[in-house]
Amino acid sequence: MVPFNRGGGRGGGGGRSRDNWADNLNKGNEKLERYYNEPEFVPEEEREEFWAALKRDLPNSFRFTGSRGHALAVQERLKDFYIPKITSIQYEGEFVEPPRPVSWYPDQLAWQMTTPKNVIRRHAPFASFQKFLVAETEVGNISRQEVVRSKSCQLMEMVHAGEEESIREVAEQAKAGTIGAEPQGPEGLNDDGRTTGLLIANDSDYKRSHLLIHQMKRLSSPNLIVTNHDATMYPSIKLPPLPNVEGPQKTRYLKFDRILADVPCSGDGTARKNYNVWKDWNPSNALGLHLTQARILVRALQMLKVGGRVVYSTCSMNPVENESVIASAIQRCGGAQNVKIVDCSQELPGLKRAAGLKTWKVMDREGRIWSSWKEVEEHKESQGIEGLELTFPLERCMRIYPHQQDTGGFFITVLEKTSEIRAKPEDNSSVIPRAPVTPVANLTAELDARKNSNDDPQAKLSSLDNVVVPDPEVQAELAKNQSVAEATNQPPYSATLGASDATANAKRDNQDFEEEVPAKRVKLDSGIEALVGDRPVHDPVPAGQVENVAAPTKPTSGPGYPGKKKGSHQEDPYKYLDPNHEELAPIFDFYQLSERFPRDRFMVRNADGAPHKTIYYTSALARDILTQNEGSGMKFVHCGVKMFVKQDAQRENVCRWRIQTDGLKITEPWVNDDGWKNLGEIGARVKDIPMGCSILRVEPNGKEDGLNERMVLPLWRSLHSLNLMLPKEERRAMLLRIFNDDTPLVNATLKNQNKPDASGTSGTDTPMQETPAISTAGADNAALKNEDTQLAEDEQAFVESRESFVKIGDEEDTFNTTV
Ligand SMILES: C[S@@+](CC[C@H](N)C(=O)[O-])C[C@H]1O[C@@H](n2cnc3c(N)ncnc32)[C@H](O)[C@@H]1O
Repeated sequence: MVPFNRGGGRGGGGGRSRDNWADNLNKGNEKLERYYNEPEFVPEEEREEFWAALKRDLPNSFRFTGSRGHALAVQERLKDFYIPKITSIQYEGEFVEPPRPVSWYPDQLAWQMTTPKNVIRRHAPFASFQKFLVAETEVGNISRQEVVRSKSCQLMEMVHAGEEESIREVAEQAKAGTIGAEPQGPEGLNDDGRTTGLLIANDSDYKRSHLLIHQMKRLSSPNLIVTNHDATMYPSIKLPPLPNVEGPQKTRYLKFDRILADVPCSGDGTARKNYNVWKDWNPSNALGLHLTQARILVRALQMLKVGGRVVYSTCSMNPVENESVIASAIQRCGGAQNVKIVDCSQELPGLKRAAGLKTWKVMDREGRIWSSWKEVEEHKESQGIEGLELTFPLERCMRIYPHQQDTGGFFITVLEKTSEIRAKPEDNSSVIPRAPVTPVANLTAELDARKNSNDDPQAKLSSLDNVVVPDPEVQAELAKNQSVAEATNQPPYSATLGASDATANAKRDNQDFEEEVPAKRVKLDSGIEALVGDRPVHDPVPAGQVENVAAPTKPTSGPGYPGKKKGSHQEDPYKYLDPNHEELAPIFDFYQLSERFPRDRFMVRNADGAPHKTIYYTSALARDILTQNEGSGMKFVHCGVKMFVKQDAQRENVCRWRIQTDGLKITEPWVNDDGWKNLGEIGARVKDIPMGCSILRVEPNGKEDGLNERMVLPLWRSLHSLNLMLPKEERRAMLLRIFNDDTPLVNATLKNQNKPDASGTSGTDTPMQETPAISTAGADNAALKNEDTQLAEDEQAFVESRESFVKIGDEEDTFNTTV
């Protein structure tokens, strides 16, 4: 068997592909190569392999998403059906290497294959395997991002791990009447089996925060909040007062158990797929990012509980963005007595890694390599400093080089907060924090001193421009900080660095970080409102310079709402329904939802708080956070799972609230079984199904040729038809998985809307697939058409909302169908 690698003309499927183009790229960069050929990086005997890997395209990889029951059934499908098929394929006279599990990844959930994407895409024998990958990716059972890259989704899956089984167990007890009044379930799942965990995902870039939503939507979690803030000054999140406590209480703020700081980085470890790295790599990119990275890490450490952990990760191999940031952040947080680097050498034993660097060199913009370690030593000696900082066990940081397991290059460190911290202000002589152990800081300080004799911090900043090529992201952040700072009369970070205000410093030092100052909302000159978080990571604002700005009480929509300003990204409000709201009781009745299912977590997204069109559901903690921080300026860009959508119906006494697939996953175990009929073969009995929504459960029959996975599907019975209310991508994956049927699906209802004659004699040339609709006569009934159109459009909108970020050409075209 041979792996298909680039080169030798292989991998072309005809036409000018990205891959052919990539083959011809000059994958070389003199500075990059000179820097990473320094002996501290890769041992000499591995260097050739290292460069060969970095210049080769990445293998395809995909991951089964762990928390979902039938993702495991999909994994079986790969092993039992597709792998035997693939191993019998020959391409250009040789057998193809099938996908294989990634050795270090638990439970064979991650897989890799060396066959290039364009071979898979364009050659017939791969077509069915490719369709399987596309279909299962669309429904979220497979993630095709690089194994190390789909981190937010993996975290979400971990929050939900074990939930399906624990809910089922508790729901069974509830049905049997053997359950107590208190919420049940094992630790972490003790909300009657549901997870009590919460993931807050954040990105300062608005579009990217929506990309996060898009990626996570497939997991349909009520335990997710997405925010859009600058992580260097992430606002403190208020919690509700503790119940059953008499008298006035201190305001409580959320402290995190775990934080992943997946920071912006120069990304030279991604050269295997971001070819621009070869063209654009410059050492000063890393220098320009160091400051932001260190600030994000310090802020993360502050927001952590004592005993909590931060994972700091980059896809860069440059120590300026890695070990140097770790050392600098630990030092600013008071040293090793407050923050320890966790020894992970026993974790993931199959994962090959190199130890973090304890010394390193820094290359400046001109390509000169500076070694300031000696100077650090001399400085320490002259100052009589014993090797305190040297005790940071930076070797516990983990460096992953591309050749070690055929991945990108990346860096990971786990930090544990061992006691409460009071972050020291940034060093006041350089824009880059000066930790005595970090040669980066020494270098920048040295360059800084050389170029500046005066004490003007702004001049120092500009002088560094000659040395550090500004990173556009950092520049944008600095500009933003400057405008926020101006609005609050604060000097911007860069300009505060020289400021020393003993009183304010003392005040900051005395601050109890359990009682962080909450975020303030301020109005900028431009008229846009911005949020200034508590700024414990930076020099404090000189006392008396900032006035508290009261949180706005203006409505965010409805009467008096000024409307969305261009570029201001106004979010719709989150309003929770009263548990006794008149719309909820009939829904609970109709779906025969257990009394035990919580009623105080249903939410709508409009200013008047009324259920007009859609009802969402969130976890209790998400609800508490959204309600406590309303109007505080926190930018919550996403929360809640769509549970019910209002639907036109042509008869009286039909529950208008149609359950959504995502919501069904949450409520299904709590639906009373008594209302269910054993239909056996569904066929003609469909006519007995009452109008409105029903839930169809398909149980495996245990026979060899029968189904081996349980399915729960929402149906909508209108006057003359029964609709399987499943997004097209879910339907396609299901048909492929069960019947190996890959016939393209077409939205019959919407297509018919576009035709002058629904009989199909004119209009589009596109072939219409007769879907297995159970449809009777009378389709010309206008009212019925309306209802069907509404169903179809709703599902179409659903699919579109999922696909707005899919890259053109990356996935197959999709079109929704109602049956
Ligand atoms: C390495 S990526 C994170 C990728 C993400 N964890 C994932 O798995 O898809 C870094 C992200 O940080 C964002 N970013 C840059 N500066 C930031 C800041 N100051 N605060 C918050 N996010 C920032 C960028 O927009 C970028 O999306």
